[in-house]
Amino acid sequence: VHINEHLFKYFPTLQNDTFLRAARGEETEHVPVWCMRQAGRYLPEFRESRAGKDFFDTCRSPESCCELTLQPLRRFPFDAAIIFSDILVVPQAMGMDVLMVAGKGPTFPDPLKEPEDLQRLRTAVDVEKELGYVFKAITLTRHKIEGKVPLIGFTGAPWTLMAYMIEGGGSNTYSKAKRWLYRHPEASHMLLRMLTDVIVEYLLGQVAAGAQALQVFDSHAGILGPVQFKDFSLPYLRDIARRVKDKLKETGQDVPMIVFAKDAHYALEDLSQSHYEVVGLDWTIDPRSARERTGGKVSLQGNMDPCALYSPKDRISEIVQKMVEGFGTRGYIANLGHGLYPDMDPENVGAFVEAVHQHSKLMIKQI
Ligand SMILES: Cc1c2[nH]c(c1CCC(=O)O)Cc1[nH]c(c(CCC(=O)O)c1C)Cc1[nH]c(c(CCC(=O)O)c1C)Cc1[nH]c(c(C)c1CCC(=O)O)C2
Repeated sequence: VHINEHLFKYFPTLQNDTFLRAARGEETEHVPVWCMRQAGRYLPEFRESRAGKDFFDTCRSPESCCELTLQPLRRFPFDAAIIFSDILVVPQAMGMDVLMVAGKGPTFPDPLKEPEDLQRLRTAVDVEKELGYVFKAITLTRHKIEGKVPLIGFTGAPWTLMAYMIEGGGSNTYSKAKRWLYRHPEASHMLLRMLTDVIVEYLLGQVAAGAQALQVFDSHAGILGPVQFKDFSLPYLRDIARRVKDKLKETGQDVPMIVFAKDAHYALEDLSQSHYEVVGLDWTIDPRSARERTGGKVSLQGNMDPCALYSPKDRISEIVQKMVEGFGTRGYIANLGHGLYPDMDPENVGAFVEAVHQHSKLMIKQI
């Protein structure tokens, strides 16, 4: 993957590597914290920047992505930034139309209906050509962040993207997509393989552009049971981590990878042995049992119920304290169990970040 050479070189020196050390299970002075959807509509400045513009046009503007990524960092002492983009840029790169409809969410006007529809997808995707705008956004943001914190790149997982491509948008049951798994297992595996190939190139391109960590979102893992997850999601998640790491090793690069399979508590043991350094957790898992079940093999990330941010600030602090005690301060990255919602109070997000830093500093001093 080629990128604009003079933009890539001479990135500012990283000043706060707490997040990267925690991802590798190393000692830190405090527990690092960031929030999924930290660049989002709960911030008035985000709503203002996004106003009147198409969502995917915004995604295609490196300057807009950079600005939206930096906004939460100006307000809160987050220990990491995540590039503003979307998981659905990958189906777009494969030739599908995706629109963001206000009040409805992502919409595919022409979803995949039957296995024949796979012929509509691009077979050899030129990732640089189709997704180069994301790489540009990452390189620009890595410069503009001035080394304050590491920049996380991300992708949707193959199953989650397949679910959107067949369902045509969000759904309660994902029964159209699951129908494929039961009725067209061969075609399902073919689609999942196609997605995996694009995702591997996409993640490698993000690292080449300047991403310092990578998160794979399997947001719809929970709709699969343990049997289907083992068959249709886990092998591809593993394949992605192995292929990305093998390639990065060739150039001596070490980029921590996070897997977030939402509601897939049944797969926790498997996920902790899938070549990812970090397993992200939703709020339905108890921190102590997550530690026991992953047996110190990985770092953990999560998992406060986002709705706990509706609590008064002193209550947020108590909830955070219990959570940090449950996970312990080593090999732990604090986060929410899913993204922030648009109606959340930025002040309470600040209280969350502060509580993580404050409680964890005290706990680490006592060790
Ligand atoms: C499932 C999924 C999507 N996109 C994403 C996921 C995986 C995470 C998860 O499980 O939530 C990933 C995503 N989407 C966005 C980010 C940016 C980085 C960050 O976390 O701050 C990330 C990491 C921006 C966004 N992506 C979207 C927004 C909100 C819409 C806007 O800005 O206009 C943002 C900030 C839109 C989006 N994009 C998607 C949905 C379901 C929606 C919400 C639609 C709605 O609520 O109307 C698909």
